[in-house]
Amino acid sequence: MILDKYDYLVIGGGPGGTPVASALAEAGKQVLLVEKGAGLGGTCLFEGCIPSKIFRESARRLRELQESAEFGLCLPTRDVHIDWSAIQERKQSILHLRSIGAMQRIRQNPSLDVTLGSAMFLDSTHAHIIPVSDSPVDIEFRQAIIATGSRPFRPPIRGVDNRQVLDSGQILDINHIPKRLAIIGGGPIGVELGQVFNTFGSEVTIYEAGPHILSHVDQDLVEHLQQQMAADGIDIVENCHIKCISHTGSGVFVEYQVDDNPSVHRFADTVLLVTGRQPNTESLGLENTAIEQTPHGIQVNGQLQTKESNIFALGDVIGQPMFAHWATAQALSLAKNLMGHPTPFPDADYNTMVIFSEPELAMAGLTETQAQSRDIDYKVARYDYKQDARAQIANQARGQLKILYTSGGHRIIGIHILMEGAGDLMGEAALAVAQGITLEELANAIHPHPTLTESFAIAARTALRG
Ligand SMILES: Cc1cc2nc3c(=O)[nH]c(=O)nc-3n(C[C@H](O)[C@H](O)[C@H](O)COP(=O)(O)OP(=O)(O)OC[C@H]3O[C@@H](n4cnc5c(N)ncnc54)[C@H](O)[C@@H]3O)c2cc1C
Ligand SMILES: NC(=O)c1ccc[n+]([C@@H]2O[C@H](COP(=O)([O-])OP(=O)(O)OC[C@H]3O[C@@H](n4cnc5c(N)ncnc54)[C@H](O)[C@@H]3O)[C@@H](O)[C@H]2O)c1
Repeated sequence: MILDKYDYLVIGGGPGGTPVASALAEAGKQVLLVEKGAGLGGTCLFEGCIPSKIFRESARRLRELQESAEFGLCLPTRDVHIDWSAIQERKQSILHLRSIGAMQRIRQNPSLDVTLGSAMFLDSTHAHIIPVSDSPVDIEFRQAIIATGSRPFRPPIRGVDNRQVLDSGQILDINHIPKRLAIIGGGPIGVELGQVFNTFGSEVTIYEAGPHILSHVDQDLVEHLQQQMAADGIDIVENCHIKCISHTGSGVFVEYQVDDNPSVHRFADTVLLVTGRQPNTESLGLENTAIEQTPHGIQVNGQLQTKESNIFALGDVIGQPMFAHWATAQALSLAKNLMGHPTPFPDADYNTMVIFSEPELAMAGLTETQAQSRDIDYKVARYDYKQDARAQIANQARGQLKILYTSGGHRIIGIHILMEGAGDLMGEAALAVAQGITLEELANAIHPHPTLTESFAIAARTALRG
């Protein structure tokens, strides 16, 4: 049952909204969490992080099977049959399990009401709630948090409404493996899903408008990754202007132009359009409040406060960076501050990310480009996983580590890794960057052998020896 009055209204039950609602309710506040979708988990659970990584896990295991002879394991055949519907069923069952688990955990809190439905502001302290399985009600709230996330952006390209053009959500539900997959956009989604479908047998082309794919990460490492992708047969077209997508009997032609060269038409049976995301702000009734927004998202100050001082916003709906862990970090800081415990809000300079490419590309802290733009005097400690024991054992002896540290003081400001397993090294990297650990401290910490974490200490010791 929905009450007339709440301390907090939280709109959106993704990695941003759910933790802030839980933390506020655990502190004894009366909270209403309204989620428009089928359950709690947001884009991350239903259309993002989790389903894409479930596909990636199958792709990774397929690669391992294909390499098994190198480990002395001779399978009867190299041709592994891919049961796509079984992969999809496995995905569905994990999503279902996680969604049920999230709902059960949250329902244990008596001061937190969860409603599946939508919410619309009537003014800065009242909202109209439309539950899916109940009559609409108007409520009063003291404070509100908007965490409604984002959805795929469709650029104005002629032909993008063609039914063979899928967005990231739609491709995760596809019922077959495309033969020829054209991916428009070389960001994290394009690279991750491009490699996954390439491993499953799709012929993949990535069309990127900018001069490089993955423009926000270390470009040295991206270059190594691109070599790997090219070796796997993925074609990457950079500096590319997509002119239109036109329908043919069995698929589409992607018409594009690179620089001033003549236009080229290439056939694909499926197009994946992944050119960024836009905030979910429609039908929130923002026009009934003083809240301001741009095409990139709701405007907030450093404390995540909108132009209405009692309404806050966080996660994808306020724009970049767009990561599940970032939305959660913002949510937990906001909850502490709202509870009267002043806590710093997440600082993008200490953020971490993992692109689940093959191999993984992960970073914590600043890139060289960022360090240079701030005139930071820095040096780079390097390590090549070609020499790494753990990597050799795993037949993964290719990859690089870069540690950025200040020339004076040796404080670590950025860690970048291209290596299968890099994602799991990011906890230590995040701590090193956030705590301003020095190269000497990293070198002196005892790292277990033979593990990939040794690379941190070896790189640090090598750099200190000069
Ligand atoms: C394919 C893909 C892969 C990704 N992989 C990763 C990854 O590996 N790691 C990572 O960190 N990030 C990843 N991301 C990004 C990550 O999913 C988002 O950054 C994260 O989900 C943002 O959390 P959020 O809570 O801000 O928004 P969301 O997760 O989008 O949640 C918002 C919720 O609000 C609900 N909502 C919207 N409007 C209303 C309304 N009017 N009323 C009520 N409810 C509403 C939505 O239904 C949704 O459940 C990926 C994204 C995609 C698309
Ligand atoms: N592993 C992860 O953490 C992960 C994985 C997937 C997505 N995400 C998040 O989801 C968000 C969305 O990802 P995304 O890959 O859609 O967006 P993105 O904005 O990161 O990348 C989009 C890419 O498409 C290119 N592009 C834009 N318009 C184009 C056009 N007309 N033709 C060709 N290329 C064009 C851009 O130059 C850019 O390189 C990201 O911000 C990311 O943070 C994170």
